[in-house]
This record gives sequence, C-alpha cells and structure tokens, in this order.
Amino acid sequence: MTGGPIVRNGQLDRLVGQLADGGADAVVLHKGALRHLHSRSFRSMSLIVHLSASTTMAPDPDAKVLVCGVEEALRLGAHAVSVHVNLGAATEARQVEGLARVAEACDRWSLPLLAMVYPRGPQIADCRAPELVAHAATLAADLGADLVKTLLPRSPSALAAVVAGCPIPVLAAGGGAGDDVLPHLADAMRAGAGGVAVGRLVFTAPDPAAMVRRVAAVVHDRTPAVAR
Ligand SMILES: O=C[C@H](O)COP(=O)(O)O
Repeated sequence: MTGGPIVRNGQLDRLVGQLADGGADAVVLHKGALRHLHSRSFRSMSLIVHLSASTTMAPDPDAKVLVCGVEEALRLGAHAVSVHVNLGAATEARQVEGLARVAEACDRWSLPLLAMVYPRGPQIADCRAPELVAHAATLAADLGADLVKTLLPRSPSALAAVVAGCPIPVLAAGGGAGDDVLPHLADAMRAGAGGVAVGRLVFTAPDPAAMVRRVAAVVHDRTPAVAR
C-alpha cells in the first residue's frame, strides 16, 4: 500500500503460497488483496488483515488512517488484525485514538491485535533510539494490543532491554531489504523477541521462497548460521 506494487508480475497468490510453504506463521494483507487469493494458503498460515494505510505520495506519509474495521476483517476471515501508529507524526493523536478504538473492538470479538508502533515524524531523529522504541512498545501494550511490531535498536543489549521491558511479545521489524537485516533479526530472537515481521526483505528478494525459509529458520530454529 505504502510504496506501490511490490509483487512481481502481479502474482500475489503465488507469493502468498510461497510464504505458506516456506514456514511463515502469518501474512499481513489489506482487505482488497484477499479477493485475489486462494484460501489454500491459509490452511497452515494465519491471515492478519491490516487496518491502516498511507502512501508515499501524501503530503504527510506518516499520517496513517484506518481503512478497514474489525467486523469487516472478521467477515473476510481474519485470524487477527493489525494497526499502524506513528508516534511523533503530526496526526499522532488521531492514530493513537484509532488504535484504542480497534483494541476495544478486538476485545469485544476476542480477536488478536498486532500494533505496529514506530517513533516516526518530523521531530524524530532516530527511529531506533532505545528510549523511543521502549515508549512505542509500552504504548501498544497500554492500549490493549496483544503483540507489538517495531523497529528495534541495532545494539543487542539495547534491544534486549526493550523486549524485557515490554509486557507483550515484541516482533522485530525488518525495516527494509539490506544485508544487515537477517543478523539483526537473529540478534532480536536471541534477546527474547516474540518473532519478526518482515515485508520487503522477502517480497523484493530475488528468490522470495528462499528468503522466507531463511527468515522462518531464524525464528523457529533460532539458527544464527542461517542468518549470517
Ligand atoms: O508494515 C506495515 C506498515 O503499515 C507499512 O507502513 P510503512 O510502509 O509506512 O512502514
């Protein structure tokens, strides 16, 4: 949604099948994408419907808005939903309010909620600064999320402190497709992260099927050798 088409040849169904076969626990998708997918991929992999959106073309790309509701996601077969909040954005207040409203609806329906909370906005110099990341993770827990995804600090000791200080599982965001992503994710798993949540790392890889297997190995087998 953010940056435009990310799947080669429009083959989303093929890619989602590769994710399921490669050991992904869940995939995060927007509601409309589901119309183009076969349900077989979701026999072994959970579906998280993403409720937030913005694009890089907007005057403020950090201004995430809610584009789908909890009941709509449930009708589409969601096993969970996710909401993105940028702390430090000009519209932070509205985004925080939206997360709280979704958390209440998830509680009503007993639907798991993944909050993607990032320090990101005009005043944020370093979106991986340990104190800011700890604040983001805690905010997700305080508003009732079951899991939080955020960009963790690079330093293993700093990221371990964030994970240890958060009462809900913390998922390490990939944050892109650079060479250093897999070692960072392995560091996060060693430090006690609940898992990882990556997009472009897999979707833009020359061989997405191979990359998802490498990421799954980092999470499920905790194999640093695979990550390096
Ligand atoms: O990962 C899911 C996010 O909502 C995508 O947002 P982003 O591309 O602005 O990081």
